This record gives sequence, structure tokens and C-alpha cells, in this order.
Amino acid sequence: MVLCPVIGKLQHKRVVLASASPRRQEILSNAGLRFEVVPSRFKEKLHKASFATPYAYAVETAKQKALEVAGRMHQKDLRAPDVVIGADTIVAVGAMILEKPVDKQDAYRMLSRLNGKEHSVFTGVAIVHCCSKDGRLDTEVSEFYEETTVKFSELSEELLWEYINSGEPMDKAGGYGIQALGGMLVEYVHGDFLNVVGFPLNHFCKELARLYYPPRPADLRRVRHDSIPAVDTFENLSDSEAGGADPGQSAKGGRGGEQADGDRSQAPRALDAALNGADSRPRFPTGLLELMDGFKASKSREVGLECWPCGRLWDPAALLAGQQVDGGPQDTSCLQGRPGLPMADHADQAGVCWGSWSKCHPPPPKVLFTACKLKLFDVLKDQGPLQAVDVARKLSTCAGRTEQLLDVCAALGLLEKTRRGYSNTEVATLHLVSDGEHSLQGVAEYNDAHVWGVFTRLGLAVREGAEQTRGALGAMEEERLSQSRELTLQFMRAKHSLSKLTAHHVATAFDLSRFASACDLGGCTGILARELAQEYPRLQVTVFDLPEVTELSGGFQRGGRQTERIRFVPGDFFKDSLPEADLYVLSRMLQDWPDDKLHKLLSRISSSCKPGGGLLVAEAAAEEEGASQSPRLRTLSAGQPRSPDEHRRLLQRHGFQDVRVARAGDLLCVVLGTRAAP
Ligand SMILES: O=c1[nH]cc([C@@H]2O[C@H](COP(=O)(O)OP(=O)(O)OP(=O)(O)O)[C@@H](O)[C@H]2O)c(=O)[nH]1
Repeated sequence: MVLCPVIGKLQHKRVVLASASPRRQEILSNAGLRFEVVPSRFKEKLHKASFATPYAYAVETAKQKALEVAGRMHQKDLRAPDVVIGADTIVAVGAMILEKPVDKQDAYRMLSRLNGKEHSVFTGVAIVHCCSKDGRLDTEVSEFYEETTVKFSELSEELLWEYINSGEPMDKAGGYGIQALGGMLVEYVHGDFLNVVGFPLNHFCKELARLYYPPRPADLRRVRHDSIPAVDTFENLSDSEAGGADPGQSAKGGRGGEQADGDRSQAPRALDAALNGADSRPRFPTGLLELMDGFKASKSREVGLECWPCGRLWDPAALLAGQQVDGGPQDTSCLQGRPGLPMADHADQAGVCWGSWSKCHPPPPKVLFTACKLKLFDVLKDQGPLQAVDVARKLSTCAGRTEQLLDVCAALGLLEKTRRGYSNTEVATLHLVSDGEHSLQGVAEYNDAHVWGVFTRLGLAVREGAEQTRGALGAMEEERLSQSRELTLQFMRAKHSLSKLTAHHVATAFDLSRFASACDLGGCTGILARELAQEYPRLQVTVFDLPEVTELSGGFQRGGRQTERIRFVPGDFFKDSLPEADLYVLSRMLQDWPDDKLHKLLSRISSSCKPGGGLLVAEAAAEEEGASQSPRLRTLSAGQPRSPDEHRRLLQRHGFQDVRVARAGDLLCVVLGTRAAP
């Protein structure tokens, strides 16, 4: 059904509505959902005072209703349905919760309370995905609520009693049915009407979409940067930038009524796998990585010489000869990239709004880094949605500045702003919450603490020439080796989180089962090694990296599947003998080095590799020959991305033949060559 493809997602599932409410049945069947009705036997007797908010009570009741049905059905025939939907509607006047009246007097009390005033109607909804395994019931609960504001007119006693005597109030929350006679009592409604009737269909569809269609990277890429509110500075926040008042508190947090948010990081992947049998890995967060890298663009723009989208340097002489250095490059052609093509078009192709970042100080990447540092996304994950003032209180920051920060994050697509406050978007839940499996906090931290500084030297490097520019960028890598243990750890955290996103794609781009041993050069924390070992049960894998890296890598092994087929060997691939292996792997390594070092590395690999052995290279995919700059995976890299053909020639030049190229995971170019006999 074109109108609501999300409802269609449930078409081949056994769906049960755990509700006796005829209104809910009607709303859902009108929407085209096919389901069985099994009314819940859960007694709506939770202790109201133990809930922080009325909606938390409604959500919990909805959940218990659904779980009761799931459990009962599972017990009965040892096969639970695929999906059970539970709902609970309440009326709230301030903190007071009104449910269905027990008798006419009760109805009268309720209606008198609502008379002439505004109240809120909350419906809590729980979508329970069930899975029976070895006779055991596994459930995954997704919850949400919707709030609608309703105002009653001033009603006479006579009218109230006439309405009560109609019998309508008795099975309805708050003692009225807005869809029938009760509609006459209502002056206005703000929000979803169906939510008052008993089921927030719109929010339900959004929730299904969120569960069944995980976030698209493009959502972030298309954020219009000129819609970002201008902010002077966030310096006032810096007092507590190091993590807010009580990082422990933000990590744990209260449950409130927002458990639904807490579940979000897990639900999409697990459900994708359970329901579609599909690969449950998240899609590549292209937009987010571009945002994290964005300062490279804005720094480049400051010096006015590098076209970020195409990666070419501008001709400084032409700029000095009267082209728009001051006004920004929007109307100017990219002089060496694709002559004649305005910069704005390059920017558009790259999905960014060129030039407008300068309106927002600090630029969006810095906003993102600041939000990460403050653990903003952690607080919202545990306790959101929250109003700006509550966020500020939890972070011990200035309320005004915090609101600005939140608004910019919302404009960047990292937060959602509703009447209920700010909450994390899908991308933030998946990638910006610190303890998430796919968290990219490490990348943000490293970019902020280190790469940012390197790029502030870009202006000097550009003035001194293109090679110097590379030198400055390459220096980033040099510097990280010479600096502190903390910096090494930061680098490792960043690389670890990026590798988690790419390792599977790299390991499976080609069938590598003919190799008995592999050596991942610069394999860092061993994420790719683990993936290779998992994918190829015969394969022995060596992770070869600098001593300071291998020494720290143990701290990253916790929680991962361990295997004796992986070993860590310390060494410098520019100086020490490379461990013996049938297959050498360089994953996102070549881009880090200027040409002289890169050739040195390849020739050392070539000398160590036996004839018939292989070299597997994975790099950020550049679009085509000559248009080699894709900003996407540049996050940790300093050199230039190459096109598939450039990679092919590179490997051939170093004695590898039968070079095959594959695109992997949308953003990676993976190349496999076989060592020819010398
Ligand atoms: O304007 C309207 N407001 C509310 C309703 C109906 O009220 C009930 C709310 O009760 P509850 O959520 O507990 O649901 P039950 O009917 O008891 O069914 P369950 O088996 O799900 O517990 C609900 O039916 C609303 O539709 C209304 O009709 N109009």
C-alpha cells in the first residue's frame, strides 16, 4: 500500500492487538493493518505515585498489557505472535491521572474537573516484537507516547448529567468520548485527534518507520547549513566542557517516561535482523562523518585556496588577480578542478552548503565536538526529551548558551526538537552516544583534540606550496606517534570506532579463503583482524602495529569475541621486518602517507610477499579518475584518496598482478592484488 508502506511492513507478520478497545481496533483496521485481537488481562493498577510523569505511567501500562498477552500466547501454544501492540490512554490534569470512571459519580467528578479547562490526553503505546527460542520467549519492546491538549467549554451541571446519563463516559478515559457526543463538550484540540480517541496512528507509523527503516546517512548530508542558527561563541560552555557536572549521572540517568529513547539504539538493528533476516549492521553514517570533517572545509575556505568538494588547490595567482577572496568562493569557478564549474555546484554535488558555515561561529563540526564533550547525547539518551533549561542544569552549563547549542544541533539533524523538548535523532543515538556499539565519539574526540589543530596550520602550509600542505597534513600522523599515550589512545578510539563500521565490508569484499595467514599492517585494535578471523575459520591473523599501540590494544578487546587465531606483534612497518603472511592487509593506511612513504611501504610489502600471496588494500572510495577527493572517510587521513584505477596502477607498479577492485559498503574501495613471481 503506497500510502503507508510502514503498515505494509507488518503484512506478513502475525500481529496481535492487546486491547479490547473497539476504537483502537477501528483505527488500526482503517489504516489497513491486519491483526488478531487478544484483550489484555493486565490489571491497570500500577502505583501512579511511583511514576515521575503521567505519560510514564501510560507507557508502562501499555507495555505491561502487551507483555501479558505475548507471555500468555507463548505459554498457550509455545509460539508467540510476531508483534503485539499494547496501548493505554489516560487524561491528566496537572499531575492527576484520570482513567475510565467506575460509576456515574466517578464520571461526574472527572468531568467537573475538566470543565472549562485545558487538560492533556496521553496515550502510551508499546510495540513488542516476540521471538520464541528453545521454548523461551524473547521480547524486544519499543515504546512511545503522544500528548494531545484538549479544552472543555464551560458546561452546566444539567449538561454534564445529561451527558453522563447517555452512558457514553463509562468506558472512556477521563469520562468522555471525543468522537461522539463528547465532541460537543470540547472547545479545541491541539495535537493528534486520534490520540484522544485511543490510538496515535501518526506517531505509530513514524515509530514503525524508525524501526523498519533505519536512519539514512543522506538525512544528515542534506541538512541546509544556512538554516543553522548563527551563534557567536560557545565559550561560556567551556567551564564544564570536560564532561558536565556529573558524568556518572549522565551515563546512568533516570528512566522517566522516555524508556523508548533508551531502546532506540538497539531496536533498529535487532529488528532488522529478526524481521527481515537482513544484515543488521547500521548503514554508513556518511553525513555524520562529513560533518565531523567539515572543519577541513571551513579551514580550507579561510585560506581560500582549496576546493573541498573536489580537493584541488586554487591557483593563488588567479585569486590575487581580483577573484573573490573576500566574498567567498560561491560565485567563482574552481580553477583547477573542473574549469568553469562554480564552487557552489561542487558543494551541491558534495551535499554541503558551501560558504554558509562561516556564518555560524564556531562551525558545525566544533558544535558537534562540544556537544560530544559535554556528553549531551548521553544525557538525552537516558533522560530525553528534555527542555534546554533541564539540559543546562544536568550539564551545569549556561541555559542560554545551551539552548543555542541545542538549536544548532537540531538544525544539523543531530537532535529533534519538539514541544516536549530535545531528543536524540537516530543518527545521534547510534553514533554519538558514548557507550553505543557504533559510537563515533572517539572520532569526534580525536578530531577535536588533534586534527583541528593540524588544520589550523593549513593556511601557512598553503602559502608555502602544495607539497607543504601535504606535509602539514602528513605531520598529523607523525605528531601522533611522538605525542603522549593519551593521544595514542584517542587515535586508537577513533580508529576503532571507524573500523567497526568498515571491517565487515573489507573482510567480505573478496573471497579470501585461499589464504591461510594474513597480516593487518597498522591493524590497531584488531577490529578488522577479528572480522577476518570470524569470516575465514582457517585464517591466522597477525595485527602489526607500533609497540605503543599494541601495548594499549588489550583494553579494546573486552566484550569482543576472542580467538587464538589472532596475535598482536609490535613493530614499525617502515623499519622492522614484516611478519610472514600469505596476505597483507592495509586498511585505510595508504591515504595517511605522502607519496615517498607510501611507495616505501608498498615496496617493503612487495619484498615480503611470496609469489601467489596477496595484498588487500581498502581506502575511501574516490569517485573517478582525477576527481579523487571524497571527503567521506578522510576523517583520520592526511593524504589523497585515489580512484580505483589509481589503486590498480599503484599495486601493479609494486609487483602485484590480477588486481581486482570492488566497491564495499558504499564508501570503500577495496583492491586485491596477487604477488607475481619476481
Ligand atoms: O475521547 C475518547 N477518549 C478515550 C476513549 C477510550 O477510552 C479507553 C481508554 O482506556 P484504556 O486505554 O484503558 O483502554 P481499554 O478500553 O480499557 O482497552 P484495553 O483492553 O486496551 O485496556 C479506550 O478504549 C479509548 O478508546 C474514547 O473512546 N474516546
